[in-house]
Amino acid sequence: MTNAYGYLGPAGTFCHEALLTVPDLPGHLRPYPSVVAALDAVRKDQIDAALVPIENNIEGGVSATLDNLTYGETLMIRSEVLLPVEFNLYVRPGTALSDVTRIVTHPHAYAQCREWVQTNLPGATVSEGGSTAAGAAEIADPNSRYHATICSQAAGELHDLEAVATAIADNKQAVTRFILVTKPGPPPERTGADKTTLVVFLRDDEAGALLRMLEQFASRGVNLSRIESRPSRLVRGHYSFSIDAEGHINDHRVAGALKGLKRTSRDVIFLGSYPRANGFRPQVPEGQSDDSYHAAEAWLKDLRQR
Ligand SMILES: O=C(O)C(=O)Cc1ccccc1
Repeated sequence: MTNAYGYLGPAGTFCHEALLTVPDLPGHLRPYPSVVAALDAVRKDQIDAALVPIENNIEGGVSATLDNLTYGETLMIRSEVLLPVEFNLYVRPGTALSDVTRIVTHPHAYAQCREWVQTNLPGATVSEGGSTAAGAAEIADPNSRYHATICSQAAGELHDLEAVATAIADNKQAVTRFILVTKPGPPPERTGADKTTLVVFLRDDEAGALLRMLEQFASRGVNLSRIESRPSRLVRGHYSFSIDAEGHINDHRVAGALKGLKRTSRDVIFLGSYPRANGFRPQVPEGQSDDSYHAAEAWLKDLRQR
C-alpha cells in the first residue's frame, strides 16, 4: 500500500474535484499529466488507485481510458463518481473577450462548449491541452501564445485568472462520469444497486454474433446502461464492445450472462462490479432473482438424486 491515489492533474482539474468526493481518501493525492500515466502508476504499484474520466454525456466514452483498460495490463474499477461540470472562459487579467483568438483546453471541455465558441469567438482556434487545469496554468504564464482557456472556476481562481464568460457549456446539464481504478482483486460487496463493466470481443466473422451477445443479457433480464463499439487494435475491421450492465457479478443473472458470453464470444474482459453513483436499483424480472435461481437449482439437484 502506498497511501496515495492519483488523478489526471495538475491540481484544479475536474478529475481532482471528483476525487475529492471519494470517501476515505488516503494521505496523498498525486497529479499525473495523462490518463495513461495515472493508470500505469497503479500498474507499477506507485499508487493504490487512480481516478480518471470514462464518459461524458456529450461525447460518450473517453477513448484514452476505455482503450487503455481494454489493451493494457488488467485493472479493476472499484467505484464511480458523477460530477456536474461547469465551464468558464478564463483569460490573463486585462485581456478582453474580443482579443481572444487562441484558446487552449482539454478536448472534452472544448467538445462541450463548441457551439458557444463558434457563436461567440468564430475566428478563434482551439488547441489541445493535457487537462483544463494545465490550460489554466498555461494562460497564467505572461509569455504564453494563448489568450484563454476553458476550465472550472476552481482552476481559474487557482491561477488568478479572470472569467470573461461563465457557464458556457452548450448543455447546461453536462455531467462527467469518473472511475476509481485499482489493481485486480475481489470486487466490492454487492449492494443491489451495482454496475458491471465488460469488454466483449465478438466472433464477428459469424453472422448474428452481435445479436447472440445481446441475447446473453436480454434472456436473463440484465439491462445495459452503456454499450459502445470500439475498433479492435488486434484485427482490422473487427470491433470490441465496451459495456456497462446493471447488476453485480455476484447476482446469478449477471453471472449467467458472463458465463454465456465466455462460451459464445471470442473473449471477455471483466473490468469490475461496483456500486452505481446514482443508487439506481434495477427492476429484476420475474424468474431472474437469486431466489428463483436457488429454487431452480434445488429442484434440479432433487431430480438428479431421485
Ligand atoms: O481536464 C480536466 O479537468 C479533466 O479532469 C478531464 C475533463 C475535461 C472536461 C470535462 C470532464 C473531464
